[in-house]
Amino acid sequence: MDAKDMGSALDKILVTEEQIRTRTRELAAEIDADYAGKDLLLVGVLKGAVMVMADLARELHHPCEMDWMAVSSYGAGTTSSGVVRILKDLDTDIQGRNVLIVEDVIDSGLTLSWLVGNLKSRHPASVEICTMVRKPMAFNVDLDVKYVGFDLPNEFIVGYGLDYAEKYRNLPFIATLAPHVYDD
Ligand SMILES: O=P(O)(O)OC[C@H]1O[C@H](OP(=O)(O)OP(=O)(O)O)[C@H](O)[C@@H]1O
Ligand code: HPA
Repeated sequence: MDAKDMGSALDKILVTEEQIRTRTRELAAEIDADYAGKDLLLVGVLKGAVMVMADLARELHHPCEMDWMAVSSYGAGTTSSGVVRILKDLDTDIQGRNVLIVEDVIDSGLTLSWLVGNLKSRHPASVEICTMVRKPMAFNVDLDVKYVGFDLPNEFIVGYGLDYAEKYRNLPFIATLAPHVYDD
């Protein structure tokens, strides 16, 4: 899907497909170096992280395993409820493992704060975070994010896994939506 197919739904493209590809390679190189000689389990947070996980994992040279969690803190709208529920738990026992959480966006930081606490209670060797996008509110919570693709302003974004009411996830870039979309 490209910008033309979206008609007037999009406002601005904030991160292009090429920028995502380049940054993903850079992050993968950092992760390869940091985990050299170590076990690595990537934990993707469904659904948004599917694109990041697929592209990041293919850029890694380091052998890794992948598992998935689904948690929910957003309803159909654009604000976090702050109440996190596990919709699908890990299949893997993470005790003693080096866990790298893979996310599409950290916005309020509430989801990841909760998730890091939850995973740490399972006694992994380490828990780190890789997110393609971080927004400014994430600095208000005590969250150490080791790998960040892009720091973006506080605007609601779609594409590259990110949805509005389950749409726009398959855009290969990250964009804002035209204001009328929220009224439709
Ligand atoms: O930092 P926060 O404000 O907590 O927001 C971040 C969370 O919101 C998104 O998931 P969402 O609940 O929209 O589910 P989805 O991945 O299925 O779209 C995103 O994937 C993060 O998990
Ligand atoms: O900006 C966003 N877009 C889509 N999903 C989200 N979940 C948290 N922030 C966002």
